[in-house]
Amino acid sequence: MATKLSQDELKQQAAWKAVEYVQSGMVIGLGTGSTAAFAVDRIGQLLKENTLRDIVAVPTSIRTYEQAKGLGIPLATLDEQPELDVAIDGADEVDPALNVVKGRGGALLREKMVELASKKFVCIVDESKLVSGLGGSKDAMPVEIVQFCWKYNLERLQKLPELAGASAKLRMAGDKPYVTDNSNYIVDLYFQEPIKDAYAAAKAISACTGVVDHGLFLDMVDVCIIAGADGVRLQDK
Ligand SMILES: O=C[C@H](O)[C@H](O)[C@H](O)COP(=O)(O)O
Repeated sequence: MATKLSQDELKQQAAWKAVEYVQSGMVIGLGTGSTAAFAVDRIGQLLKENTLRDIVAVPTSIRTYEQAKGLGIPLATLDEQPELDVAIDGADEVDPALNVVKGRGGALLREKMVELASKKFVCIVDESKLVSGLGGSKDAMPVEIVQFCWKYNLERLQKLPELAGASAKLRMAGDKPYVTDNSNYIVDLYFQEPIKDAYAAAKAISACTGVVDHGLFLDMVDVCIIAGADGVRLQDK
């Protein structure tokens, strides 16, 4: 009888499969989160073994920067390496068209910048992240906002007709607001039903001055690697 893999084992399987897209000499984007961390570890290991050489990596958060630095992965910023070959990152929700929600770990802004700068964005998830429509997990869809008058922005987001009655909460870290790597706050949006039109929602959110960016990553994923009970499968555009 086959042993049931843990969620961490599934994340690791997806991550290791994604690292097969990385070749010596590439400039790569390193995502943030528990799934991406397995990919970062794997890249560190392959560099150490000399199976991979001459990699330069752009991390998407301070956390990933520290992990990669600890593994001896050569690092750069987007200023230094504005064109990446491949970026590998996890997601919080993935819909059938490979549109995704990201940012529950707070790294959405740098992730979006790095992934948009990459020729290929490989998304890695275990099958618990699959939804029929974005917002459908009933968990947070994050929006990064400036600290200035955050309540005003939270209330405006909550009233957007494109978000159809989403409830909005300021993300907290203990008794203080959570602060991103970019010194901003995060408003988490919660939906009763999947978002009807994610493109309209993304446009409406971005149009609010004071919003820095949101966790809807639309038309960005090139390949999604999904690890589940039946093995690892690839879905591409
Ligand atoms: O800000 C965090 C990122 O968008 C993560 O990629 C996302 O939250 C998925 O994280 P995990 O792999 O830990 O579920």
